[in-house]
Amino acid sequence: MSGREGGHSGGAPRGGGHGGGPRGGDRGGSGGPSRRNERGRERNRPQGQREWSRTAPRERTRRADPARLVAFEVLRAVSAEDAYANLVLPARIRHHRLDRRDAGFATELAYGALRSRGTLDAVLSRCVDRPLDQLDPAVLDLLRLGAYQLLSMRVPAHAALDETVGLTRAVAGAGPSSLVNAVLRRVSARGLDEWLDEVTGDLADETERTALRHAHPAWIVRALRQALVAHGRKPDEIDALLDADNAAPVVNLVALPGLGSLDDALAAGAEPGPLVEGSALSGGGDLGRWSAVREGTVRVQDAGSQLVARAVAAVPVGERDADDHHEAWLDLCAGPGGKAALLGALAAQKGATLLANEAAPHRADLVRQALRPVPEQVWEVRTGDGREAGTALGRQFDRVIADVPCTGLGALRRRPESRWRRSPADLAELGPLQRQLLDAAIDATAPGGVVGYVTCSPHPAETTVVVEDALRRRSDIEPIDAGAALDAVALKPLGAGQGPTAQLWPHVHGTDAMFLALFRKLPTSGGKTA
Ligand SMILES: C[S@@+](CC[C@H](N)C(=O)[O-])C[C@H]1O[C@@H](n2cnc3c(N)ncnc32)[C@H](O)[C@@H]1O
Repeated sequence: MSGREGGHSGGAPRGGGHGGGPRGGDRGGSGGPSRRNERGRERNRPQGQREWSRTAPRERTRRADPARLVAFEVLRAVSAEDAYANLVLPARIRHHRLDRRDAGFATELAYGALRSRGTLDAVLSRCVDRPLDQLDPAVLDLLRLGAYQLLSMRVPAHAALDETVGLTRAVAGAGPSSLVNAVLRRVSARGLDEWLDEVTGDLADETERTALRHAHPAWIVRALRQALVAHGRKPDEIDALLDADNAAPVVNLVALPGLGSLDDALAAGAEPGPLVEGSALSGGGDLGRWSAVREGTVRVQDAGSQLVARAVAAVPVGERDADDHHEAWLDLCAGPGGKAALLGALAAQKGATLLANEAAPHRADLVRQALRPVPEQVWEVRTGDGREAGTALGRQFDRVIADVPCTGLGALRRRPESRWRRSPADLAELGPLQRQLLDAAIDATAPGGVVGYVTCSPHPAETTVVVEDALRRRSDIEPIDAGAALDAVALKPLGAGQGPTAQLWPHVHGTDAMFLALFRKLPTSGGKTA
């Protein structure tokens, strides 16, 4: 948990109003020294100086602050229903009609508490007189929300405490509010740094200490450190990488080439994306205010995803016999359609066609939606198992992208809960599927054609090892320099290449940690020997 006052996780939303007054729920207030202080901005609060409500918990408000209620509902949906925070949060914000400032507070609180779960639980376990798994799960979520406000947000201690107790009374009843009050008082006795020293003090293992300090599971810290080394970087970059995982990602926009315009976004203050043509970095807010976003010709897409899709579309394919040859492209694992939309637009510009394949029917529907702005004669969506692509499609393609299911360890900053859901067992489970999909992608590629193997994970087991395996097993492919292919479509040199493969990083490139390997399919007769 790197959030400190002033750090990302601890940064208060500008102009926010979630400090509460001297009584929980009293946010409008009068008589405070300044509106800013009264409304919860408390910059550079010296450690140890706490202001407490004099009101007993059971006499305090039952009214839940809507922004904190939204954060609570998100944590409950994630814990109890395995929901994805990034899908639940916007719906809850709309349901409670939060304004922009409250939505910012709810987002920071929910995402921060989800990301920091391991560290918050380590602190809470020192403040609760029983194992945390014996608490009512809803009460545990309330404690996490309170502890996150106390330790990592610029919320005055009395407000964090009173508001969380008020929320507890509103959603869990008066009974648990005394427990929440007592536990959060214990939490508030120390600042984050002191707690981190306390909970890491008796850990002999340096990785375990790093894990608690940066709010990642230890196995992921080990895996990411190993990934840095495997991709030619230094192991001591791990702190910067973990910090980048804990930072709120900027919103990357892509204008579908030939279809979308970023003019509205740029006029509203978005900045041109530094890495890739036709992209912009937006401060967020309601993107639906722009017609291009509503129409789907401007989309939210990580710059790393844009780069790998553009690289697969641009790398030269072998000479084709007929002058009027129209390239056929295949997106083997297309759902929900981010890369398919970009590839479809690029295909339209190049006179190519795109078949977007997806195994899950509801995700295939999302691909159709994403491709809607692209002329319909350019694309087709198929629902089916990509592993059959070599035989079931009855034809071969000039370009195939296999953006395979993976652990997503490269996109942790977007999915705050996912680091606590994943386990090393996922790697073992995904490995065979990733290999089968890459094999099918190669089988479905015409001689001279290009295959792109993509993951949003830098883990060697899902990236370099899969690629080395394929090169060892198959005599009909040769590697293409993926770093050079990325540089060819980027606005500046990325330095992402390592051998023939390429790896982008959040702490270096500001993108998700996308991995790209490119292969050329060799003519069967002239193929290299195994
Ligand atoms: C990493 S996501 C692809 C992301 C997508 N390319 C994009 O840019 O939006 C992997 C996708 O593969 C799909 N999938 C899983 N198993 C599959 C299979 N056997 N064949 C085809 N697709 C599969 C998943 O449902 C998921 O939508």
